[in-house]
Amino acid sequence: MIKQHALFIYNPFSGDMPDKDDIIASICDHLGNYELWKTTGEKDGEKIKKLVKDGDYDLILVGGGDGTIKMVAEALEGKKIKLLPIPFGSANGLATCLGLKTWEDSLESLDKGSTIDMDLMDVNGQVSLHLSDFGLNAGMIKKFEDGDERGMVAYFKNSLSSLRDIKPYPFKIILRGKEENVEAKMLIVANGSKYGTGATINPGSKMDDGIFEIIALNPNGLQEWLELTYGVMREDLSGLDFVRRWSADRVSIENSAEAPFHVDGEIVEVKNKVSFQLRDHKIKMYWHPENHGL
Ligand SMILES: Nc1ncnc2c1ncn2[C@@H]1O[C@H](COP(=O)(O)OP(=O)(O)OP(=O)(O)O)[C@@H](O)[C@H]1O
Repeated sequence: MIKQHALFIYNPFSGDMPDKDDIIASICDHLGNYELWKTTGEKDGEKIKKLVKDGDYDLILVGGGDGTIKMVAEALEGKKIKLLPIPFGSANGLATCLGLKTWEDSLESLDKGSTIDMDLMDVNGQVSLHLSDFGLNAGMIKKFEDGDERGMVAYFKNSLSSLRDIKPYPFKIILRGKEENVEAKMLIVANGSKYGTGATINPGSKMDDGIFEIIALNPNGLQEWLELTYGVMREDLSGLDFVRRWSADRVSIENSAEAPFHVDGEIVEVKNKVSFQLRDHKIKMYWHPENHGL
């Protein structure tokens, strides 16, 4: 039984778990002193800020996907409250990076008390929890393979049938006062190591080291696409000359060709220039080190 004063926030609409109510009851059995609150879909960010301000919580459990966790993370700025993600979403990008693949992993992590002071990325003033990307998105490839066209922009429908034909986008990367012009089919800015699908695009990254990574991928032809796929599977992209990687705590990226842009797996309106930096506030986040999440 956990003694900390806990607030358990969950999103009744995230993901599609059939037995969510039973799982919530099992999690509540684990907590001693807690309040349960479900999101409403209306001004939840403001409501959560008020709950956090008025309550005297040591711990917030969040049952939802990245969208729900993001709202809570924003409400915790300047506070020392610990956050435990419970992967109730459909993709669960952040939870995957933290090694929290199931709600049981989350409870194990809570019992063990394993936390990190996680860096929080700021993308043009919005929070990004684990990664943003320009261009071809791994989640979209997966949806395409699954025959699910939800969320795909029109041009993907025409071009994805042949991955090899996709043209690179030009990007200008402004890093430590220097400009670098790069051509890439995918450009990823990541604090986390993987997509919610489990694909490791930023092997070896740490979420609490005060830096994030910028990764440009420009594979050409079937051979290089296969090499990339193999590298992602064995979590090692070293030695691939169509992969470039930089580390930074701030960067600006000019996206003059308006490559599609996603933050934590959600499509975001394309901006010609996007600024990334780490926020001053870190979040005390539970994780599961044995699952090699970071
Ligand atoms: N009670 C509610 N009714 C309708 N929509 C809700 C409600 N509560 C939250 N939402 C909506 O849920 C969305 C956030 O979902 P979230 O990202 O957590 O889950 P998901 O999309 O299933 O997961 P993932 O990001 O892992 O794919 C927001 O758009 C929010 O407005």
